[in-house]
Amino acid sequence: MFWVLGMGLGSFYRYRSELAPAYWWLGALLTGAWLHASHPGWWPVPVVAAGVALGVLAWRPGWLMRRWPLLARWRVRLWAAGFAPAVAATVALAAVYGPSAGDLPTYSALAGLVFAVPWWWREDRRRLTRVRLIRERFADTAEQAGLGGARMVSAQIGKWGWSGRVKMRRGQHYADAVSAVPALESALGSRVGSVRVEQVADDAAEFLLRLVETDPHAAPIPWEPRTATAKASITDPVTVGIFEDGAPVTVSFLRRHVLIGGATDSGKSGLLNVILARIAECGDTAVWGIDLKKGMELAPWSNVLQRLATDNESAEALLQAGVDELEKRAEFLTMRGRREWYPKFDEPQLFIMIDEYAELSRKGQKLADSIARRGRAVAVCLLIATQRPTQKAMGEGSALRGQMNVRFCLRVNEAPDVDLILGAGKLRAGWDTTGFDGPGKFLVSAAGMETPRRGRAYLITDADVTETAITHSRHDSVTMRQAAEIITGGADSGFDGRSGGPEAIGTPPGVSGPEMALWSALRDAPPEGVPVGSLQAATGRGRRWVYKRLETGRADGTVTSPSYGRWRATMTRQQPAPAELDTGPVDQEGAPPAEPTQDPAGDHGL
Ligand SMILES: Nc1ncnc2c1ncn2[C@@H]1O[C@H](COP(=O)(O)OP(=O)(O)OP(=O)(O)O)[C@@H](O)[C@H]1O
Repeated sequence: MFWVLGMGLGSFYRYRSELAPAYWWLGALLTGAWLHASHPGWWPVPVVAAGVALGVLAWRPGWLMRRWPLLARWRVRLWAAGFAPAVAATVALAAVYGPSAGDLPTYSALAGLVFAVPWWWREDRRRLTRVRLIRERFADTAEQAGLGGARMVSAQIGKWGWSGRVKMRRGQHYADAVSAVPALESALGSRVGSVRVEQVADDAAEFLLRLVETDPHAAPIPWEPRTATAKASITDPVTVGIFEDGAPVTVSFLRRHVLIGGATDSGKSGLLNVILARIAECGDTAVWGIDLKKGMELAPWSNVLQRLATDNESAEALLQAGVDELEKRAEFLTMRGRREWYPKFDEPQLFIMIDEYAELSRKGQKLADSIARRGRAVAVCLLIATQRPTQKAMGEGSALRGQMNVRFCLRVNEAPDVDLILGAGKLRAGWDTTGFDGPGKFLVSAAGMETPRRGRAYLITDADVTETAITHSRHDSVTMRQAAEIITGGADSGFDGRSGGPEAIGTPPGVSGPEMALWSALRDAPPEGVPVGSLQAATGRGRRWVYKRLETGRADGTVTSPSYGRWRATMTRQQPAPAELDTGPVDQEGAPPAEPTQDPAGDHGL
């Protein structure tokens, strides 16, 4: 008896979604009955509630769309706009006349049926029912695939397919599931290449089975700009594409060096542009570019780039400025007793972007190597794209690859190139991009991304780039005129942008912010000090702002006033070590480098 009752209640709960129309109908009549018995005068409450529901549906606030994404479809909204008044009318009429008055039960049941049909027939319900059946019959599927005893403990549908968590019999291992993938595809009756298995948790006898029904990578994925209202910061991860299961490829670039590698036409420049667009959306970043194709590639970004180098001579100057910047920041952090740079709007993270790294001169590569070793903690980061990062291409003696924290590997022509780009042993561990079809597809290795999941970058068109660059243009960028002159070799082609100092008065000075400009001016001051007016000019800030910091500095002993109205730092300028003297682990020609075991910047006591 109790068993039958339990089964009945269990089914009511289990099939709650299918039975939902009956529950609404009963719920509306019962609520009406309760109102009729105790508060018949409250009948306007459901009417007002329906009005509010219609208003919210018309307004479509963000939280609603996130909670019920299906409401993005007009058909679903239309259904909801009919359903809410129908329920409200049933409750209100039952409250006034009683739930069994006249034909109310019949008409309300008919209305319930009308709204139940689209509910039962909606697409995700059909998919859900199908996946539920798959889950229930999974024991047979597992048996056919040679994984006898395995059961699917949960399953859910996603945009592109479904996934289920599988527990195997003790004695079976995740590796058995990996080798059973073709058999699983056959047992599930799915297409070749549609089944993925991923390790979940530490339990070796568990895995996530993912079936991709609609390949999200089948067609290029259009660029999705950030909404104008959403504030972006480099301290948050950004989305550069979509994994093949439809999940976003979300990567943190905070204090990270980035390497993009792949064969020609694999989509390196496309991915570089997507990352650049995401970085441009972040207000707390500054971007310098090196484009040795005479500036043609980066010209559309001239509104965003603060510096642009188009030949090896200006590239060396730019990279030297990068080294100077990181040394200034390191000294500043040391003075403040801090170890890491936290990017802010006027103290941004600096990205130095280098397309076709192999084209850089030997001196330029040495400077880039120095930035790779020491720039991370002070948020001076490299963003490099190259075809084959062999030791020769990266520069003899370079340890640059080993310092790259985020690595994207697009299609490569030869399998060993995977290890060159992603690091030693990756190919053996299943990271293989040789068979990738279509540009923009990649594997990404970064913190928290330890399994090979195929991603595809958004396709950003020239029009998208122009729009992003205009929307997020920086007031101290290379101007269009200068960009044009660079490309045509005009009069100002020696222009190398701004790096702070008096010429930047009225704009945020350089890429380190007014705090550091103040510190530089105080540190470079003569023994008799400098007047406050000069400090205002160097920082672009007002008298009060400068005085406040001078007083704080005097209190903590870092600033002194040698004579009335004049100021200087108590610390003397440190002589930066020439970048060329940097030494570090050297990897073998063509062989993947050892991964860094600690923060490279830590060596410099920042
Ligand atoms: N994410 C993407 N989705 C679809 N198509 C893409 C994507 N990225 C790039 N493409 C297309 O692929 C082609 C090659 O792209 P791209 O120039 O970025 O490759 P590359 O690896 O930089 O080539 P090269 O080494 O010759 O400079 C272009 O036609 C581009 O439109």
